[in-house]
Amino acid sequence: MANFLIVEARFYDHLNDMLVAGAKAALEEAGHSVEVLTVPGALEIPGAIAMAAETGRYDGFVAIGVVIRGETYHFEIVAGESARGIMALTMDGIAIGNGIITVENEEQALVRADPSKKDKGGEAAKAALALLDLQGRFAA
Ligand SMILES: Nc1c(NC[C@H](O)[C@H](O)[C@H](O)CO)[nH]c(=O)[nH]c1=O
Ligand SMILES: CC(=O)[C@@H](O)COP(=O)(O)O
Repeated sequence: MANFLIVEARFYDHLNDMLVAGAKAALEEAGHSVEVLTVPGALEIPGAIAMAAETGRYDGFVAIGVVIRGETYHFEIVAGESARGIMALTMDGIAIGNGIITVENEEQALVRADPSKKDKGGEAAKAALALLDLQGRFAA
């Protein structure tokens, strides 16, 4: 059994609830333990994962968040930089699935957050599981 940490940026409660539910279901179905940590926004997720990884307590991570385009360039920063930070950590060998949905509007977000529809939370959890599996295979 592996220990997973879901790091969620809780910007939209109803969307996060669905994304986290999908991620937890995938991880628990695979027989793993799951903890959830909440941070203010997607830009804080990479740093939180880096801190948590340093403890050595977790085998894998799932980043959960929702970024909905507003009126300014801030969407590009939040969406792009959170993804870049997560990618950098993954390239360092940390098993992370990115479940931060970056969308134009609430309608797109609902379809992607819903575990019975596109289940992006579950998809991100399965990506983290795949990377953890690779870690084991390459370490053997
Ligand atoms: N607009 C959204 C944000 N913005 C907040 C940033 O992520 C960050 O917390 C702030 O800039 C302080 O460092 N975050 C989201 O997760 N989703 C958004 O739509
Ligand atoms: C993704 C965002 O940063 C967005 O929620 C903020 O909206 P705005 O660009 O209108 O300030």
